[in-house]
Amino acid sequence: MNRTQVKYEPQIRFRSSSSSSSSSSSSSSIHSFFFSLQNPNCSTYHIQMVSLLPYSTPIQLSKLPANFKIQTSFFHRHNRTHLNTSTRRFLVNSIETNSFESNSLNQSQDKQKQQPRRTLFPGGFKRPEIKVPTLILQLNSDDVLNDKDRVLDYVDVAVSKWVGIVVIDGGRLYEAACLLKSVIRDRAYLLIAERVDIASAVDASGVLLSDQGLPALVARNMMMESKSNSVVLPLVARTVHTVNTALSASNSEGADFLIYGVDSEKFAEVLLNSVIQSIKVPVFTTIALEREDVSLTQALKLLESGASGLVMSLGNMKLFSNESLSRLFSSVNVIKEGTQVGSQKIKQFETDKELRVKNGVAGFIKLDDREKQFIENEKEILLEALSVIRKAAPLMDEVSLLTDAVAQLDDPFLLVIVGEFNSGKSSVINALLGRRYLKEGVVPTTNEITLLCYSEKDANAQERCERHPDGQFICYLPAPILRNMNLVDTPGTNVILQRQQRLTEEFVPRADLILFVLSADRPLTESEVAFLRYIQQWKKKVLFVLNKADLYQSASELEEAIAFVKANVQKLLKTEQVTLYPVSARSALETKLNAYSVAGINHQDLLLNDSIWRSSGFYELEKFLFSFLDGSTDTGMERMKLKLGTPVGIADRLISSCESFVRNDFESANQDLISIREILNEVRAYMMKMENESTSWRRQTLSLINNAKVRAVRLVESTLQLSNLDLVASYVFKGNKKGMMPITSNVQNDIVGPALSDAQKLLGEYLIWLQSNNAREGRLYKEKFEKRWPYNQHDLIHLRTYELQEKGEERSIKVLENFSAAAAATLFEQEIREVVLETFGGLGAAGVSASLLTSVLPTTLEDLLALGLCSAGGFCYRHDEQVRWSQRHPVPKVSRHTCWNVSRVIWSWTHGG
Ligand SMILES: Nc1nc2c(ncn2[C@@H]2O[C@H](COP(=O)(O)OP(=O)(O)OP(=O)(O)O)[C@@H](O)[C@H]2O)c(=O)[nH]1
Repeated sequence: MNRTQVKYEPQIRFRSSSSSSSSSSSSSSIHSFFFSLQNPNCSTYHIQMVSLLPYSTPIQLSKLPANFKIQTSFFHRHNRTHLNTSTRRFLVNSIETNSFESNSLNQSQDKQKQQPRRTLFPGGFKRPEIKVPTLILQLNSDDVLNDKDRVLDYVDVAVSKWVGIVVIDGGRLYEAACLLKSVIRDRAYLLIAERVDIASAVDASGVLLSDQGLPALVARNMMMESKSNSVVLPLVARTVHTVNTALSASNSEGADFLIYGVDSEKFAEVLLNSVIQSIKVPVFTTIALEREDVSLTQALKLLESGASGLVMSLGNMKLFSNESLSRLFSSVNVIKEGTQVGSQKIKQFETDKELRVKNGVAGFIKLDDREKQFIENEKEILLEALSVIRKAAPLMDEVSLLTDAVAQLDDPFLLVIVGEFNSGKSSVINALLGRRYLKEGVVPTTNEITLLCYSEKDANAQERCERHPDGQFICYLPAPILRNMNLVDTPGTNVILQRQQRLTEEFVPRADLILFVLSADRPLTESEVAFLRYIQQWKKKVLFVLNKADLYQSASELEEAIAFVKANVQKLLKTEQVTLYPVSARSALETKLNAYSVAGINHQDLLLNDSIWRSSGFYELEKFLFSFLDGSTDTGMERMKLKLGTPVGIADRLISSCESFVRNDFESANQDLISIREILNEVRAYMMKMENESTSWRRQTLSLINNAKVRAVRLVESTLQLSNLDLVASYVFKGNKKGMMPITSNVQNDIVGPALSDAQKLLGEYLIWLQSNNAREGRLYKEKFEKRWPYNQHDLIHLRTYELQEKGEERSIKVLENFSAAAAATLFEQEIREVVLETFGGLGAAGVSASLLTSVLPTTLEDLLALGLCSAGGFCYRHDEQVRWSQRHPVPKVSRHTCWNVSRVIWSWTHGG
C-alpha cells in the first residue's frame, strides 16, 4: 500500500498582493485550479492552486520536485466551467516561465496526441464495466481524514474483497480523495459526490450526482475533457428518490448506474421492484441497518428483489462480519456455491444452456461428429492465436473479445439487431417474437445490450429479465425463434449518449449475423454509413431491413428507396449481394397478435394461410431466418459457417492490429537505432576531433617539461661539480635531518616551482577549452535526445553529464592544488641520496656524478612534471596510458622506480592520503 504520495505533494499557489489567498472557500472571488503532475515513474501528483480574481495576478511557484510535468487542464472551482482560452494560456505561460522545464505542458499534450490509442473501437473509448452484485462504500471526507490509518486499512481490505465502488462526499474532498485513490488503485471505482472538478483533479473514475445536480451528459463531457488521455469513459451515477427521476436518469440522460436513496426498508422493496422493471442500468439501494442478523436478511431480500447491490456507510458495513459480506457480495461464492443471491438465476441460466446444448453443439441441430470435431479443432487453433496476440500486444484489451468468442462457440447463433435510435429495432424484435416483449417508443428507449434467450420453463409466465454479472441484460423468453438463435437488442446509434453508442460498437464483433434496421423515413443516413463501415471492419455478414415500409405512399416509392439503399450499400461494402427486406414491423406484430388471439387453432397455420401476411416483407424475412434453424439446409450450413467465422474474424482483426502495432513498434525501434547510431557516430567524430586537438596541448605540456628538464640539467651541471662531490657526499651521509641540500632548494625554487605555475596556467586554459567543447557538444546531444525521445528522462541525462564534468574538474583542481613543489623537490632529493648511496662504493665520485647527470635528474623531473600534468589535465587517467607514456620515454631502471614513486605520491595527493 503506497500512501506516501500525498506527503510529496508539491504546492503551487497564486500570490496576490492585494489580499490573502489562503482559503478557497470563504470568498466568492477566490478560485482554485488543479494540476496533476507526473514524475518520471508515472505516479501522478495533484496540486491545488488558489487565486483571487483577476487572473492577471502573477503566479509564484514554490520549489517543485525536479522532473515533474503538468498533465491535465485547469478547472474553475465555483461555477465548474472551463477556464477560457486566454486564461488557460496565461497560466501555461506563467508556469513555463517559472521553475518548470519549458514546454513541459506542450510535450505532455504532444505525447497524448502521439500515443496511439490501443483500442479497436471507433471512438477510442471503452465503457467501464460494473460487475454486479457489488457493494458501494459511501465515505465522508472527515471520517477519512480524522482516522486516516484505520479507515484506509479498512478500505484496503474492503476493495480487495467486496467493494466495487467507493463514493466520497463531504468538505475536504480533494485531500480525502487523494488518500483513497492511493489505497484503492485500480481495484474499485472511486466516485466523487457532486464535484466534477475534484473528480478530474484526482483522476477519479467518475462522479455521483444528486437528483438536482448537473446533467449526466455535461458531467461526463467535462470529465472526458480532463481525462483526454484515458480510453475509459468516466462513470456518471445519480442518486434518485422517485421512479420518475430514476427513469429519466437512466433513459434520456444516460447515467451509468443509479443509487436509489430511500430509507424505509419496505418502501425500498416496493419501489425497487417497479423501478427495476423499467430500468436497465444497475440500480443500487441504500439501507439503514440495525443488527447483523436483521441486516443480512434485509440485504439478501433487496438483492433478490433485483437490486444490483447495496450502498453502505462505513459504520453500516462494519455491522457485517466477513462471512456475511462474503455471502452477499463475493462473486466467487455466488458462482461456486450458488448462494441465495442470484443462485436461482445462475442455475436457471446453466439449465437453459444445457437445454440448448442438448439440441446440438452451438445451438445447431443435425450436426454430425465430424462437424463437432471441427469446432474442437477451431478452438485449439484460436487458443494458439490468443497466446500469440497476448505476447505480441500485451496491452491490447480487446483480447477479451476473442476469449469470450472462443467460450461462446458452444452458445447459440447470435443475431444482433443494430440501427439508429428510433429506427424500429425493438419493434422488429417484438414482431419476430410475436409479442410486445420489448419497450418501443419515439425517444431512445434501449439503453443497454439486451440478450434474448430461450426459456421453456417460463412458457406461460411473464418474461424474466436480469442483469448478468458481466453487465448485460438477459431476458429469458419462450418464443420459438429463440430455441436455436439468441437475439440481441442494442441501443441505437447516432444518439448523444456516447456510452450507449459504445455499447453497440463493442457488441458488433460478437455477432454471428447483423440485422441492420433502417427507417423508411431516413434510409441510409450519414451516421448509418459510418456505422456500416465500422461493421465492415469486423467482416460481418449484414442483413438489411427497411422498416416502416408502411410510410411509403406507393409501391414505386418503396422500389425507389430499396434501389437507393441497395446501390449505396453495394458501393460501400463492395459487393453485389445485398440482402434487404422491406418490412413494417408494426403491422407484422399486429397481424401476429391478432392471429395469436384466436384460441384453439395452430397460429402458424393461420398466419401461413393469410395472403396479406405471406405477401409482407416480414414473412420473407422470417422465412430466411427460420431456414437458419436447420443445419442440413444450405442456409443452415451458412449459419454454421458464420458462427464458426465469428471468433476467426475477431482473431483476424486482432492479429492484423497486432501486426500494425508491432510494425509501428518495430519502425520506431528502428528509428531509435538509427538515431542512436547517428549520435554514436557524432560522439566518435567528436572524440577524434578532441584527440587531434589535444595534440597541441600535449605538445605544450611536453615543451614545458623539456624546458624544466633543460634548466635542471643546466643547474646540476653548474652546481654538482666534481669539486663539490665531497660536500655532497657528506651531506648525503648526514641524512635529511639537517635541512635541504642546496641543489634541492634550487630545484624547488627555480625549476619545479615556476614549472608548476606554468603548468597551472596551462591547465586552466586546457580546462576552459575542454569544458566549453564538452558543454557545446553535450548540449547538441541533449537537443538531439529530446527531439527524438521527447518524453524520456532527460533530466537524468542532463544531471549525469554535468555530474561527470564536475567530477573531472574537481579532480584536476585537486591535483594542482596539492601538487607541491616542495614535495616534488624532496622526492628529487631522496632520489639523489639513493643514487649516491648505491653508486658511491663501486664507482666513486665520478660514477655518482655521471649517474646523476645522465639518468636521475632528467627522468625524475620529467616523470614528476609529466605525471602531475597528465593527471591534472586528464591526459592519462589510466595506468596503461602511463605505461605507454613511459615506454615512449625510455628510462633506466632507477627512473622506473622513480616513476612508481611519483605515481604513488600523486595517488596519495589526489586521494587525500
Ligand atoms: N410507421 C411505423 N412505425 C413504426 C414501425 N416500427 C416501429 N415504429 C415506431 O417507431 C418508433 C420507434 O420504435 P422502436 O422499436 O422503439 O425503435 P428502436 O430502434 O428500438 O429505438 P431505440 O431503442 O430508442 O433505439 C416507435 O414509435 C414505433 O411505434 C413501423 O413498421 N411503421
